[in-house]
Amino acid sequence: MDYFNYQGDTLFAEHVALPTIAANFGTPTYVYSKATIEKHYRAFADAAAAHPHSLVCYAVKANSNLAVLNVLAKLGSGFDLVSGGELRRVIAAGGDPAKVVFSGVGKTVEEMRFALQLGIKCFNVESISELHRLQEVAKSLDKKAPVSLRVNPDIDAKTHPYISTGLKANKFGVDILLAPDIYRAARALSHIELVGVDCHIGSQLTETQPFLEALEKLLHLIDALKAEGIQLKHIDIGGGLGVTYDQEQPPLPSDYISKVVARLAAYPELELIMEPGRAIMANAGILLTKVEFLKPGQEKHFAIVDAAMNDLIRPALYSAWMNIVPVVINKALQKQTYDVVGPVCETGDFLGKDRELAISEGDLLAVRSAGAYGFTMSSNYNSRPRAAEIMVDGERCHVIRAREQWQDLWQGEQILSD
Ligand SMILES: Cc1ncc(COP(=O)(O)O)c(C=O)c1O
Ligand SMILES: N[C@@H](CCCC[NH3+])C(=O)O
Repeated sequence: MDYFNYQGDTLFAEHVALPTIAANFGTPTYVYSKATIEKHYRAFADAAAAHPHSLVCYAVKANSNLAVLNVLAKLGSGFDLVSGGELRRVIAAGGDPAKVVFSGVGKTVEEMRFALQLGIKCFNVESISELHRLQEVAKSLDKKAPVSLRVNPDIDAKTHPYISTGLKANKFGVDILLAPDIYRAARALSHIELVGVDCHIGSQLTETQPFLEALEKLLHLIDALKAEGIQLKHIDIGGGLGVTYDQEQPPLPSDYISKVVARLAAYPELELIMEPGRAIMANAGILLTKVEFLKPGQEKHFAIVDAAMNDLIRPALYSAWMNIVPVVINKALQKQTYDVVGPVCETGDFLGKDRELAISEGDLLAVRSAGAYGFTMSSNYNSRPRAAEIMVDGERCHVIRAREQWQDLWQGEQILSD
């Protein structure tokens, strides 16, 4: 599934030994495998190619580094984004605005204007107020805004409550039962062009069933609209496919997408859009960190490492379990149970709890599956410069984001003049 493998006792990213990366670029460092990114993208694109028209719109929020976006753009990927900042990143990385779908519940006038001027593929509209704002902005520019309504199909994605998005209680999309009325109202708006429907029911889903239930509801809506003369051009099934962090066994992208394609056989005219983020990037990256201290205790032993919750917040935020492995296996050492923690002054600053590891001070650890929602969710909390990012391509290492310098920490700040 990915190109992070042990050769002998040492963990490699493609053909590069991780200790070499630590020696040359320091720690903590995110390391990505280009071949893994490409493989995961192709898994979606190839399965979807069985349908007459399809487009993978990679969810930029998962990992928005320009090099990552550029690798995907070169493969023909489109992009799902949620802010003007992400849109500017996509453009800076060579992405095609005509393959951009713009999601998010709070699009500003400036974001709408910028996206309209660039000529994006579609606005995934999430409320009636947003629809009216978009109409006004499009009118002021004398353009027609391509619109898909993000519907909330009220489906339990059976995932962590913080990353479930398709239930009535979630802020995303519009109630699917209200959708026909909204489409009818939108049809009357002079500067709106109705092109599609979309949904995204949650993230880290490990079963296909909720996706297929959502698909049925969307198709039902498409049929009902067609009967009224509202003919949509695309169906966007969102992202959300899970990955293996621990024991999860999510369906392969090819299994999931081929089921969708089979169901869409009766709709050859509909373009199929997908918005995977995690399934492309999570296992294409690791967080490389060094053990600073081992601190034995009465109740717990701690391995204090140089990466922290500011670098990788998923364990602190969602109690997410991330696999932590030694970069060099030392068979001469005894395993001990450690909480792997960072230097940040928060009790919640941990990367993993109760991990059996045979390690010494100075050893390197790799937090696996950290390529998605890792760096993008990082911060400078405790005035810690953010980590470097490296992309490995075969035997070559590219610094795709330099480690932040001390001065970066207070960039833009100003002491009061007397
Ligand atoms: C609208 C939308 N599309 C796509 C994604 C990507 O989700 P995932 O990374 O789970 O594939 C998200 C994030 O959950 C999202 O909010
Ligand atoms: N940030 C989350 C996923 C949220 C997806 C955004 N809708 C994670 O790390 O798992």
